[in-house]
Amino acid sequence: MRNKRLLIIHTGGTISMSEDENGKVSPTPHNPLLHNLERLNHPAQLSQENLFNLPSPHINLSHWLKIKARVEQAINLEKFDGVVITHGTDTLEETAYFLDLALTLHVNTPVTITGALRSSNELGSDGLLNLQNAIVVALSEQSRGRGVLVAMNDEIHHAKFVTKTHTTNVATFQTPTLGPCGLITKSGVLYFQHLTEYERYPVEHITKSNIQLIKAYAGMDSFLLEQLAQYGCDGVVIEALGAGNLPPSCLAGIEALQCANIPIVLVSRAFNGITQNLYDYPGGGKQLKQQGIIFTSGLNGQKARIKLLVLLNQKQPFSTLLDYFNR
Ligand SMILES: NC(=O)C[C@H](N)C(=O)O
Repeated sequence: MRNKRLLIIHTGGTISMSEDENGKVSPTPHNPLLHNLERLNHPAQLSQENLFNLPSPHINLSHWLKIKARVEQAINLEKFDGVVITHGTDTLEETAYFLDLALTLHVNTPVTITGALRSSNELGSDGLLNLQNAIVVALSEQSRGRGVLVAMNDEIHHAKFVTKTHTTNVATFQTPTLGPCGLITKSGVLYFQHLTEYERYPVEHITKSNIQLIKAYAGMDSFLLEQLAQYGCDGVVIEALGAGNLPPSCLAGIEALQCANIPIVLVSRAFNGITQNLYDYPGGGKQLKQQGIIFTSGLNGQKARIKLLVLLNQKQPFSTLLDYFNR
């Protein structure tokens, strides 16, 4: 049997950076990862390329579309058996989830994404180990059909729920409420969770991309919401309080957005748990839901923003977004 062919697409981030003598970390003209692959232990035939060399706070929608196109070409046309993407960790979860929703793949070929918290020449650098993790996951037959997977620190997480939880700790990537969906062990991968549904909404062109993300706080007023209603945007995601409640002082802003036909998606600013329409008081979840605000189950704000982006840019627009946010 031939060895599996994997493509590694580098996009930048700390995993491709180096530290200087003053302790400052920055991108290097030559990606240090490119020359280190022989140190890894795997049975695959590897190809690699630098698509970008960007810190992940520089990554935006146009980069997501380029990564998506490259992955689709690699899998659908060049018939790679798996794709590994290296990426900065700050926005890794967003790139992962965009790809998870929007990739058009003809087969269930694994796509994994990884990064590092310590640059290539730092003591305890985690980049090579994480790359090895991502390769092992991409090579596993068990990874097929699970959507885009984040492999780091010997854990596997679904793109949908994983989030960066610590600024610098190597164990930063976690899946709140559920935990990882699998582990990477010395003898291979071990999965113990499946999503109930793997969603895919292929996107070709993005025309509606002005989707704003706002965090609620005690005493929040209507200022920002009214500004958005007045100037116009394609959608608003609000990180609400607790199980999905808002201060009554911002309800005029909600009404203004609804009068302007701007869809509003509600997530919780709480780290764990899901939003629920529990409370029946002004600004309480029950009343917000009755007013037509879309509640999500378990997505954080930045992920809900991506889901709204992808759903609003389908060829056939959905008459009701709500059904898709319940998945
Ligand atoms: N650890 C990292 O990769 C953080 C870096 N600022 C980035 O996202 O590019």
